Amino acid sequence: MYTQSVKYVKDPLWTWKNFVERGITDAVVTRPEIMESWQRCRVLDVDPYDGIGKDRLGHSELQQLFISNSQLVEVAKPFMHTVYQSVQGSGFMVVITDKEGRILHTCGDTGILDKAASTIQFIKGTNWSEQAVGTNAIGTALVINKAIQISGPEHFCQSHHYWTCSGAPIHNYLGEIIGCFDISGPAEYVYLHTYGMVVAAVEAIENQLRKEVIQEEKNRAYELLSAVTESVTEGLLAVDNEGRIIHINLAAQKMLRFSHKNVTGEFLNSLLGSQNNLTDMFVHHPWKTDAEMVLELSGESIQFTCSSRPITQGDGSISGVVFTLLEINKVRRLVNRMVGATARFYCKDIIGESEVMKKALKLIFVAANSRSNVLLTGESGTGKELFAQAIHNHSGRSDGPFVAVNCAALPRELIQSELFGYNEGAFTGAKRGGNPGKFELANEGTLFLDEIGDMPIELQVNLLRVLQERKITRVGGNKEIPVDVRIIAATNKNLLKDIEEGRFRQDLFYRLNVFSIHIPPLREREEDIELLTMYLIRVFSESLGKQIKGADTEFLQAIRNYSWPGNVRELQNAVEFAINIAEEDYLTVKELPRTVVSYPRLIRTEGKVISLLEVERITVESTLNQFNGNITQTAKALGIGRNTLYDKLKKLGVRA
Ligand SMILES: Nc1ncnc2c1ncn2[C@@H]1O[C@H](COP(=O)(O)OP(=O)(O)OP(=O)(O)O)[C@@H](O)[C@H]1O
Repeated sequence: MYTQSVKYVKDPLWTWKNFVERGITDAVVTRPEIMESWQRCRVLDVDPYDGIGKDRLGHSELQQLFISNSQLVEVAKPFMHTVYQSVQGSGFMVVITDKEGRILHTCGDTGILDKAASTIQFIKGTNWSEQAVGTNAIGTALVINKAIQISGPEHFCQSHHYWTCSGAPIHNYLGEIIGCFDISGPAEYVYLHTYGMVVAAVEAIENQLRKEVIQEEKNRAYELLSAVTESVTEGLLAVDNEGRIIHINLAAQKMLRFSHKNVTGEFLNSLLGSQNNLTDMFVHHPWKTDAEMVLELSGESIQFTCSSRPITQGDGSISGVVFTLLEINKVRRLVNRMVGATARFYCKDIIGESEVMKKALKLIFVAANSRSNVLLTGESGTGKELFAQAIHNHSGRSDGPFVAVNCAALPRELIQSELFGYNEGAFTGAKRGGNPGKFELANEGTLFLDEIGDMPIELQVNLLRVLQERKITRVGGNKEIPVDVRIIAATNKNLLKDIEEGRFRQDLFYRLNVFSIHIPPLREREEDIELLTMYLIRVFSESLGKQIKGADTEFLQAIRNYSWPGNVRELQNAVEFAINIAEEDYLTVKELPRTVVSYPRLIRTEGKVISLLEVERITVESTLNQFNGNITQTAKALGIGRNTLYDKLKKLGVRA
């Protein structure tokens, strides 16, 4: 009985038969994993006398399968071949499947591959899950998520009893099953070491997949870093503790004149020479903000501002430094933009279709294409600054700054330092580090000297010298700084008369008056008045949020009759005023400032007596209007003091 029972216990085929035919389980002979799998197969209604792979993919589905598992196949293939080499000739084959158990790739001795194909259809594209072909190392390993060896009658299907196979699931870096690695061969050659080989191969494949993910992440991080560092205009440069470049963006590469080389990995010192402020800064001061420095690069001396930050590791140690570099010229350009040192207007923005205006507008392009200084003449408010901006914008200097200086508005004692700058300690109250003047700020651009006629005669000689020598010396300094500036000067005065009367230097006049454009007053171009009015109605309606559609005939008649001493600026003020108080869709004469309506009436009332007081009121009102209510300028224009003007305003009942 005992011997019999041992025989019974040791015969796996008998156990299999007992199970598939009578449903008897034998927990002593059969390993629990196998028994559980058999039970699953029964539930799944797998035919134990079949086991032929019938669930096979067609050609196009097979292609799709390869595409979606291409990374796994690419990574696994070399390992499959290595494993195969060590079992070559012993009748074994190596297989990988996808996560469902579908065969992706096989390699092995031709005889065994043929046998597998012809007997059980164990070929690419066939489903080798438990559900399809019963208990087997591939399908079962995928269900239990563990490596397993299954031999002979442990297979649920009889047609597999010839085989022994060892399978192990392959996981991605997230621990999810993505496939299975398997070694299969004749059951008579069952070796435990094939199981070990499968486990080792899967470990190697999973490692390689992890490395690839890390590499992909690194690549993505690098691409992101590059996109970020290339999107800024500053130069960015990172160096390690030894001074080796670890990252550099294109802007830094250009600034440091490394443009054509791949300098990553090179020592900063050997590229820039050991005596350079960058390395010095890196060694001694890892934290700096906007430090000014000069680098001698390929025979050029380049000025930068440089900020630096240490690269700190997770443990707090410093592994290098990141530098942010900005060329000073660019900094200046940015500052100019911030302080409004840019020109907004182009020729198309200047309204005017009168013949005189058309002629003047044409000259803008002639002036823009020449390098000569330009003198703009015309009454106040005729658009001289507009012309100056348009000349700059149409010239080859349009990328450079446009710096405007109103010579009449600068206190006499400040003109020198405003124009030429000053050094630290030049005078009490001088800024630390000194200050660049308008000439330096306008470098490579245009300097617009408005109201040049108001430049004090004793300073005119300094200006003349700069125009001749193209170099400035800061107040309190002795170094000459070269400046490349195009001058456009403007005046509403008769400079020839000023020369005669000794208020303006003739030599300076000839320096400035190389090319001159006269902008005619509004009263000499009546056609433009209406055009400008309609344009201004549109502009102000929009900016003041009104729906004004135009002006009635009486309104237009009144503006045509007025003499516009303040030219376009005065017209602009009048239209803005009218739009502000308008309540209807069309402007009427009621909305025009009183001076515009009454002044021409005064001229036309020949013979009719007007009181002196009325004349005075009209004159004061129109002058105030011309200077935008500015008391100082109005008083100056009327030739009276500010206090006298205040008295008059009170007496005449005029509000400033
Ligand atoms: N033809 C024009 N088209 C549109 N706007 C104009 C025109 N002429 C002048 N302006 C506008 O009129 C105002 C005065 O122009 P601008 O300051 O250029 O005159 P200006 O001659 O330089 O005056 P000033 O001599 O008082 O400095 C500005 O707001 C300008 O935009």
